[in-house]
Amino acid sequence: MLQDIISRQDEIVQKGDNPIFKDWMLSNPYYLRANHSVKQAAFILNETDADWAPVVNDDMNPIGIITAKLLLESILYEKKDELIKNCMNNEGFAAVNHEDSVLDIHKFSFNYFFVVDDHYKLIGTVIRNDLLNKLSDFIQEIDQLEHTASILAEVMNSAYEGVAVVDKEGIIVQFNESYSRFIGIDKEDALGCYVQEVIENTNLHNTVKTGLPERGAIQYIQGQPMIVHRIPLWKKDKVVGAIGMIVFEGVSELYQILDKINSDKLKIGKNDDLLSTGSSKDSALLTTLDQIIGVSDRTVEVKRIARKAAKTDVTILITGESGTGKGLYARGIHQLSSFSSGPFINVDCGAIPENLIESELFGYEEGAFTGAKKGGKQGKFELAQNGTLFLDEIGEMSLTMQTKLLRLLEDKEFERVGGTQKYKVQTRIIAATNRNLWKMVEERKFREDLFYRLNVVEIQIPSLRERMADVPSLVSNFLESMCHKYHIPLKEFSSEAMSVFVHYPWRGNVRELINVIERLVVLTDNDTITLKHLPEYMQDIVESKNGILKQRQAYSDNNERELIQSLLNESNGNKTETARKLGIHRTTLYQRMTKLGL
Ligand SMILES: Nc1ncnc2c1ncn2[C@@H]1O[C@H](COP(=O)(O)OP(=O)(O)OP(=O)(O)O)[C@@H](O)[C@H]1O
Repeated sequence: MLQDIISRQDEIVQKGDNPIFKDWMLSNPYYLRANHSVKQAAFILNETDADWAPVVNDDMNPIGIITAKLLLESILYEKKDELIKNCMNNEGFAAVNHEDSVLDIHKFSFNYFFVVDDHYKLIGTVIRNDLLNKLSDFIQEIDQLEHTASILAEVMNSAYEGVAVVDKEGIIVQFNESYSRFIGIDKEDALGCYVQEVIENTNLHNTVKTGLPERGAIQYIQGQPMIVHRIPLWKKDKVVGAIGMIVFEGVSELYQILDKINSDKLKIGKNDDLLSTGSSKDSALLTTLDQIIGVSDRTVEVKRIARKAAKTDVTILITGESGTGKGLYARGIHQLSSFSSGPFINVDCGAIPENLIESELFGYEEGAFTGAKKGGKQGKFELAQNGTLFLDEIGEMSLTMQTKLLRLLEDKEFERVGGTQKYKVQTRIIAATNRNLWKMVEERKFREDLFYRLNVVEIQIPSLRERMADVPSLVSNFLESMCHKYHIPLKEFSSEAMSVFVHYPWRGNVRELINVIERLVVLTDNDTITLKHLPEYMQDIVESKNGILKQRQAYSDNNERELIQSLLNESNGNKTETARKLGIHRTTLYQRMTKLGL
């Protein structure tokens, strides 16, 4: 084992995997003081079940070691009142600095290692056998990683697409055979070079600066247009590199694929008229979960749960702050479910006046009340038959209406207002709220039995603050779609502006982010959006000396009050307009205004 460590020490250190004592020690160890008596020491070892302990002086510096054997000898020779400092072993241990490499263990023949800080104070201990066991696991792990890395290198090399990976400085660290063949530069010559020196018209060096992914960009290499992806690689909240991929060698290859799709479509069109009816009617509005943008672990997990829930027909409750995408998830789930061939009907429970909601949901018969339409009217439940009914802002529903909804969910049937005919409910129900429904149950503002009925599966969408890794892909996507919408050439973000975006608190979540991007696209003349173009309240996020971005001032209630007030003034007190500009829902605006005393 030791031989193995000695022979591989340089190789392990080179990989940057240099374990230090601080990581592997037992911190806050039991210790004895030099002026403890043998009897006291025996008592302490017995109490702590230890068979040895380090001995320290008044400054916590290790000065010796006491073992159970030494104590036993002292007791046998009637020295139980002797001081420890007179019978300890002051040589049988090695004092090592907490930052020292454990790979240096072979330099010492001791069994006990006392770990000291920079002031030579004892902060931990570790024994040789434990160290050797951990080292053995560590070496096995490295071998495993090496094995995985060599498989990955193999996969990359056999990939048809050209793949290049750069580190955070834009230096090529991986480069596959396809790329090498295509640009005629040997892999060995490319590795270690700045990517701009090797790959013509590349933008990967900017991808690592801005953290903005680009999918399907066109890059000219040797006069030929290529379709490429450029994806930043994030670790924690820093870009550590980027991967570039040639997806199609030359646009002609893409045209061949497009031709194939078109001819396949034609064939289907001829053979299958069914496709042109029913479900395809709203194809432009179809939302699938794949269209929900986000690469963070949280988003991947939420999408996984949503996919799973979509496959069953249980009632789903989607919770999350305003603007997190609850509506989008509801549509995505509908598309994936067995109800997808039916309609998706959206009801904003907060927007319908209390006296109308019953007839809106259940419909009414002719003559049910004054002003009722001739022939009656279908309610949302009827309209949503065989499809999905999305009850948005369910927390805004009155207690009376909650009782009626509960009865419907329990009986699985309903009647129109003023009618007697029973209608069966064959609808998937998805409810959503940005309120804490459980708290409302406790405050008796929401029926507990209805809460359980709706909450068979809960999908909690985290706020954008809790999944900042999603920000760059959202920015890239909406930047492109806004530029497209306003018919202007594609703009880009400077790295400073992007950093502010990934550190800004986004109280209005994705909706706020989309609104800010739209305003920036419309109001910025330059091709690059930099720090100075961002709204002033966002510029409050500045870089501190140690390079960590922080808010100059907390996004205080005062700032928010001022912001809301000025937007209200701008829109002549129109709250719907103000909420839209803030990227928050109207009900959230009311809640914020009450809290801020506006
Ligand atoms: N992950 C995402 N990818 C793409 N677009 C998103 C994403 N999340 C939200 N959006 C967009 O953000 C906007 C707000 O989303 P949505 O209306 O679904 O939010 P919500 O949580 O239902 O808000 P509210 O509670 O205010 O009704 C929509 O334009 C939606 O398309």
